[in-house]
Amino acid sequence: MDVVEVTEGRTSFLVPRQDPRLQFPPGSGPVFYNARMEMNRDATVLLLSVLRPQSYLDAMGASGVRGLRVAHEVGIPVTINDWNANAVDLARQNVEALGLAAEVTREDANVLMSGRTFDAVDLDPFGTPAPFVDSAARCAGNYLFITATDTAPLCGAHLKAGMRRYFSRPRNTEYHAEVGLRTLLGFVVREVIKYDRGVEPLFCYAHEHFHRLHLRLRYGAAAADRALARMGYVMQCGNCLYRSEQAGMLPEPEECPLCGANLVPVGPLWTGRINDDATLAAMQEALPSVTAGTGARIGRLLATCRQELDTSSHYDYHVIAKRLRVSPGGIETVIERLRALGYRASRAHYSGTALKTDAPLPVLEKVVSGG
Ligand SMILES: C[S@@+](CC[C@H](N)C(=O)[O-])C[C@H]1O[C@@H](n2cnc3c(N)ncnc32)[C@H](O)[C@@H]1O
Repeated sequence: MDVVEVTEGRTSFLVPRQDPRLQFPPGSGPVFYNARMEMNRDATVLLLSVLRPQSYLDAMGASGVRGLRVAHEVGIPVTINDWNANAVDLARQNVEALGLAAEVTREDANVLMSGRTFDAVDLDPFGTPAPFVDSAARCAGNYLFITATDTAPLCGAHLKAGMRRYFSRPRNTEYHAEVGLRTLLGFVVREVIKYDRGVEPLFCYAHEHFHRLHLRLRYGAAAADRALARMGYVMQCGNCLYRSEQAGMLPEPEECPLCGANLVPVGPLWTGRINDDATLAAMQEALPSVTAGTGARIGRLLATCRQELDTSSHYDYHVIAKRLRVSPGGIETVIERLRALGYRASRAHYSGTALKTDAPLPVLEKVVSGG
């Protein structure tokens, strides 16, 4: 294998040399490596430096980069697993070169996770994590981290694939990234609570082409019931931008109070908060002492997530402006005007035009059109 040394954070490691002529190099080598996921890994290293679990499983390690970084930069016991022989050879070479005590295993992740337990389990597959969540729910002690890159099924763009994988009906709305994140979270919650365990989101976000969950798991039926109570639906008007939230297992038919059209249930999905503010504050405090190539971006993401309202959907205020045929002002102006009217309003991390508010849609429309 033709390899090249790469450095992320404080860790140097070998990855296959990638062909720069190929449009999407990560999968083109004998072992997967995607430099664009550095921010995803930086954020997890930062979070783990705050949480310090007793053990960490990188269940789909490829070059081992995630587990290598956790072992080297956080200093906790790490197991790196992959079922690909080339990946395991490379991960072992990397562990040795760094002088780490990390364990490297070659197993089907589902088999490994069915036979052993780890305090923190990290799933980072190609595309959907759905086939691995049940065994991860049984394997993880206190923490479960999951990346999903199948954003089209999760967001409703590939509806049938989304329904098959997540047994939920997403919808391709202007807040599709949030639907995707909450659909994934809702699926994971249902996989975990069947074991009488609770789920508390610590740091969950959507970024570019992936969704990332960092969850704390709790033991007991009461904790599971608390998570169950946050499952529900976003009820989206099929005609206008109105939407509301419904709790519960089955959506009740509802009409749009603004235009009378039927509301379409989007879900089931997670309607609760997606972050734990104390965890985000601790990450902000630790950030300057962690070496992260994407530290500035993570700092901005944490700041945005901390001020983001915990409503289950957001508006794209440019979409509202387009429908009203007005030119949109700055988002800060819209937020300030909503607050001056006594409503809560914030940016949302999904995009630069994503806005959350508890103001009724007609009020928001009036504010966006400058009234
Ligand atoms: C997206 S890559 C992992 C990337 C890596 N975590 C990183 O940060 O660079 C997915 C890896 O999962 C491995 N994989 C896929 N299915 C697996 C399974 N059932 N058991 C173990 N490994 C699996 C693949 O061989 C591949 O190396």
